[in-house]
Formats: sequence, structure tokens, C-alpha cells
Amino acid sequence: MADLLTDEEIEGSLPEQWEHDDDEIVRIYEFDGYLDGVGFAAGVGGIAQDAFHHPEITIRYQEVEIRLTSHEAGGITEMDISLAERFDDVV
Ligand SMILES: C[C@H](O)[C@H](O)[C@H]1CNC2=NC(N)=NC(=O)C2=N1
Repeated sequence: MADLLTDEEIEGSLPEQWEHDDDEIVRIYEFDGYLDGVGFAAGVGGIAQDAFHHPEITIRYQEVEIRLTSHEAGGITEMDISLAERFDDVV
């Protein structure tokens, strides 16, 4: 099982525009249109399935909220940070 990151490790490795929220990392991506967000969410889903590590995705009008945590480890691991960086490449 992956090791949990300390708060200091999280703060030191969190990509730009991501925030640390308790046992999750979160980012809200903004889009011009609803379907732009839907398309982004589909791309995120494909990356997540390939990695078999799944975020919570909330699609709203003109924004998509992504929350990552490692359920089995009970907190934030390197996998969460790595996926956050990969999701940022989708936009
Ligand atoms: C059995 C377990 O659900 C799987 O190994 C995967 C599925 N997707 C997952 N996604 C996330 N975010 N955390 C996990 O621990 C996780 N585990």
C-alpha cells in the first residue's frame, strides 16, 4: 500500500492551483461552456481508469471540481499528486 504523505510533503509537491483539503487535494477548473467541462471530465476519467485511481468529479456549469484521495491508504499519497499533474495536462 502507498505511503501517506505528510502535510509538509503535500504542501511541497502540490501543483499550482490545487489545494489541500483535509484528506483530499482539490482543484476547480473553469470553462467557457458546460460541454467543455464535460469533455474535460471524460479525459480525466480515461486517465483515472488507466491508472486505476479514481477522483471525485463534479461537473457544474462552466466549472469542474476534481477531488483526489487514496481511499485504501486513508489519505493523500504520491499517486494523488501524480494524477493531479496529469489532469492539468488535459486542459
Ligand atoms: C480495490 C480498490 O478500490 C482499487 O484498488 C482502487 C480503485 N480506485 C481507487 N481510487 C482511489 N482514489 N483510491 C483508491 O484507493 C482506489 N483503489
